[in-house]
Amino acid sequence: MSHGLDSHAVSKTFEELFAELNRRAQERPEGSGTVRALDAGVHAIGKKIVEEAAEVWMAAEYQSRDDAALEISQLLYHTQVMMIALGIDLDEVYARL
Ligand SMILES: N=c1c2ncn([C@@H]3O[C@H](COP(=O)(O)OP(=O)(O)OP(=O)(O)O)[C@@H](O)[C@H]3O)c2ncn1[C@@H]1O[C@H](COP(=O)(O)O)[C@@H](O)[C@H]1O
Repeated sequence: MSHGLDSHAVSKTFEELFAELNRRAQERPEGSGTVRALDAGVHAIGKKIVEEAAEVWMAAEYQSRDDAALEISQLLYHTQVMMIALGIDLDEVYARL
């Protein structure tokens, strides 16, 4: 599955993605990768975060800006999945920024 964007048009914001992922967690639609990730649990989600973080680093050093932007979007996605797994909402994170 590819989540790349050909242009720089905004597809969704951080807040919109978080709301969408929370709906997935509640409604549990068939075929949702988010539901699969949540069912796999914190350990598996943590491994994805580490993997995506490494891919951000590698893309930043050796690939294009566009590749780095894609990897960063995936890191943000998996971080949001971890927030949902832990029941942490946006305000709890924003309060610490
Ligand atoms: N933004 C994302 C997103 N970013 C990353 N990913 C997942 O992260 C994986 C990262 O891919 P890699 O490049 O590491 O590929 P991979 O190692 O082959 O992937 P896996 O084998 O681990 O699945 C992708 O396969 C997706 O499963 C995402 N999955 C979903 N979203 C968005 O989340 C929303 C809900 O998605 P679903 O729950 O699947 O409906 C939708 O709006 C999606 O656009």
